[in-house]
Amino acid sequence: MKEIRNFIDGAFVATGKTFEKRSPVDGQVIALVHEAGQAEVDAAVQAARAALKGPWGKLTVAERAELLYAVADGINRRFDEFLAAECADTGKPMSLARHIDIPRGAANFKVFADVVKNVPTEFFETPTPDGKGALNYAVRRPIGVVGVICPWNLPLLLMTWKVGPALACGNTVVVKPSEETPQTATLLGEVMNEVGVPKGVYNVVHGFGPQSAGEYVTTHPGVNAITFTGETRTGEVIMKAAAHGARPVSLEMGGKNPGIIFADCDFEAALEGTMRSVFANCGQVCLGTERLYVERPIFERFVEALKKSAENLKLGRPEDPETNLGPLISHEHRRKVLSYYEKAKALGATVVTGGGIPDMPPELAGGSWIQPTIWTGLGDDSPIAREEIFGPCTLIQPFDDEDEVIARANDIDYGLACSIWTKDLSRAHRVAGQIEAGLVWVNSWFLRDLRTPFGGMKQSGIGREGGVHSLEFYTELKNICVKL
Ligand SMILES: NC(=O)C1=CN([C@@H]2O[C@H](COP(=O)(O)OP(=O)(O)OC[C@H]3O[C@@H](n4cnc5c(N)ncnc54)[C@H](O)[C@@H]3O)[C@@H](O)[C@H]2O)C=CC1
Ligand SMILES: O=C(O)/C=C/C=C(\O)C(=O)O
Repeated sequence: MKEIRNFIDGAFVATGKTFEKRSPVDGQVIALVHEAGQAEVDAAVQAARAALKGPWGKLTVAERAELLYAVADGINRRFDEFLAAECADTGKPMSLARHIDIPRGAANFKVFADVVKNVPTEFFETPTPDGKGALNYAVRRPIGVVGVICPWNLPLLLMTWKVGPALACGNTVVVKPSEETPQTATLLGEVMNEVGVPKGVYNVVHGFGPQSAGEYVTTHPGVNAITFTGETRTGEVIMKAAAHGARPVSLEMGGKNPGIIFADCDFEAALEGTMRSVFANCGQVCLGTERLYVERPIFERFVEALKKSAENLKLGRPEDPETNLGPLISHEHRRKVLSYYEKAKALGATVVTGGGIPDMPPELAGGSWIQPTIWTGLGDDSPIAREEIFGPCTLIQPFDDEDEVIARANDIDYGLACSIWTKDLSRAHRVAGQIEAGLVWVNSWFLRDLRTPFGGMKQSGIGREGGVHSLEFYTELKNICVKL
């Protein structure tokens, strides 16, 4: 049986306690994961603190950037191993991970290496009473040891999205991957060693949240800042933990994102984009569209077309090139998603397609498979329209008027993402400007430029990461004033 160890101070560390990692595809145990206790988290934080003062802390920006380029190349060199590990942990189709998860995992290091090399800081000349003046300039310094708490849906991508900029800025990290997806973060430890990243710069501790590695990292006084992606309620707990020592947090949390489809849209493009935004990664994308508003003249046609496309999705093993829908991450998560499927029926939804567990061949019957599901017939007040489900499902409702749909899209506690589909560019700008979300796409979805700000409003998040915005979180900006 494969064993997944912690990565602390450049070494792979076993502990006396392991937990099982099961495949979402067939339910079989695929690895035993060594759970970090307080002692291992202490060791990881200590290693990260020591590394700040070691060779890592003495590198120039250009030298650090070179090392991060080497990390990206190291991931690409072992692309197939990362791909296999990510798909084994998540069950996601290899066709998806090959194009999104692994390339982005590598790109996150290159992009932020470039950002730190190229971003200037401020300079001001200040007049003084003696007429000689003063010069003010700002410098960025690392914030220290960053605790990185990660989810399971895009494990390598979302972890490196934080580790890339954190290291580019000269910090060191203690990463706590999701208990569901321990493999790629660990494999990255091997790459760090291979390319010569000094020991202690990148540390990984495995385990759960409360009374386990997650809590030990976020409550550790040696951790200077915490960055988190995951569920909103977990983010609240982490924010409380960070209050001790007044430590900064960056929180990327849940969403209940609307898609708005106007009758004048490019129908086929809107259909294709919506298929991805609802069903990609089996709906386990925080940017996904779980609420669809379709303008009444094309409502029936769009529902019918989405149903047809959803029914053509091919569930299957990750390595099958035909597969475009994997299982949910776990049986526990499937229980949550199914509870919404049951709730929708009980509330009187029209189940356009899906609504349950698919028949799978016997060898896959132990996996956490679920049917792609579309509902109509429920209103904005229903829990199906208000609560994040995080599954391959969406509620479609008609609308009649622009102001009405803006108000309905905004009437929610979340504010992460929105997609607007229309050929009328004036309307696109007008609506985009009024939507309460950190990310608005027009005639697209998940079109990501890593230099742009990423994050949510309301209960979807605090802070923005991406491009120079990541520098705001991962550095301390210091002003130096020189009297002439
Ligand atoms: N916005 C996003 O990107 C994501 C949102 N989710 C949402 O979260 C739901 C549940 O997924 P989970 O992975 O269970 O999310 P979660 O928020 O429970 O877990 C995310 C990470 O936080 C850790 N964690 C949990 N409790 C903690 C605590 N008290 N202190 C420190 N660390 C803690 C977990 O071990 C994991 O590494 C999903 O159903 C979905 O609604 C999940 C993944 C990504
Ligand atoms: O950074 C990205 O491009 C992707 C972000 C996706 C999420 O945060 C998510 O699905 O959880």
